[in-house]
Amino acid sequence: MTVTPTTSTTGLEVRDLTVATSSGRVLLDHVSWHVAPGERLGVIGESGSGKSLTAAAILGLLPDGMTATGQVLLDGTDLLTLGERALRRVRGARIAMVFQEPLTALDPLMTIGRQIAGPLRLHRKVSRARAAELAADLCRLVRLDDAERILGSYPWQLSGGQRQRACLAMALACEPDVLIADEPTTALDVTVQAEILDLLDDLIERTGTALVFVSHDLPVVARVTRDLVVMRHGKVVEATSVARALDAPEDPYTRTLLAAARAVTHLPTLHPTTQEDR
Ligand SMILES: Nc1ncnc2c1ncn2[C@@H]1O[C@H](COP(=O)(O)OP(=O)(O)OP(=O)(O)O)[C@@H](O)[C@H]1O
Repeated sequence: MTVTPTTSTTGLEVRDLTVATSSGRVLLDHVSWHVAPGERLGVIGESGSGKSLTAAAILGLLPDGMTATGQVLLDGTDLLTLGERALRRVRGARIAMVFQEPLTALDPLMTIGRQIAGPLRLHRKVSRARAAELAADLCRLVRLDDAERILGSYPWQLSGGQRQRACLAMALACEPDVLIADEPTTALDVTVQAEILDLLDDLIERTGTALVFVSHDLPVVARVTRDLVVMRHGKVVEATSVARALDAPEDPYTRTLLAAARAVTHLPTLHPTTQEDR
């Protein structure tokens, strides 16, 4: 299959991104894709295919000893050429991320309120009082009711669904251009998964943030994105639409993913939001 190189300079474009270890082992091999402003892209592949490493390379967070070549263009600026200080201004402000396990993404010793206010204080330089007001607004945005209690709580005092909502609030605090969601629902039970996917879909629609949704799970990706790249062994093996991947997958590996998804048929169905998981 061929992946058409894109020449767009707006949004986030990964061009020939190659990551190698210090011993020369190539972990990402000329990965290319593009997500335009306000658009959504699913990045799918089995465990070890290079999805998380792609996200880490975009944010300049590769483990020590790994090197990245190629380009990571954010509105035309190559992030791979930026120094740590400039990258810190991009992370959280222009590209934000939510992870699989909210409990490890959150600081256990800090209240949710302080954690949501953190990026606003750091990047937007707003006062403590203004940050607290905005944190309460963000709670409402991610449908965390009872904002006062939630903001004063520590992560362990919330349910898994509430914690992931808090992570979404933190990620969206500075109105980023791009949100990278790396398996954001994998650690949640099926009902809560459906609620978070529904919320994510709504948030992306309302905020106009571009979304890169990383998952091993085709039915989950199908709920939130239309376009898809399929990764295997550090390479993009197919760039397609979700509809084509479901109807007529070209690459044999995409067909395998589809067959696996059909065999499990664990596409979550939407349920009304329950009180506990708000
Ligand atoms: N710190 C590291 N040192 C050496 N190799 C690594 C390191 N981190 C990841 N890798 C290797 O890079 C490859 C891609 O890993 P990556 O974590 O990106 O996969 P993934 O698709 O995100 O998998 P998963 O869905 O399990 O998170 C794998 O072969 C993995 O073993």
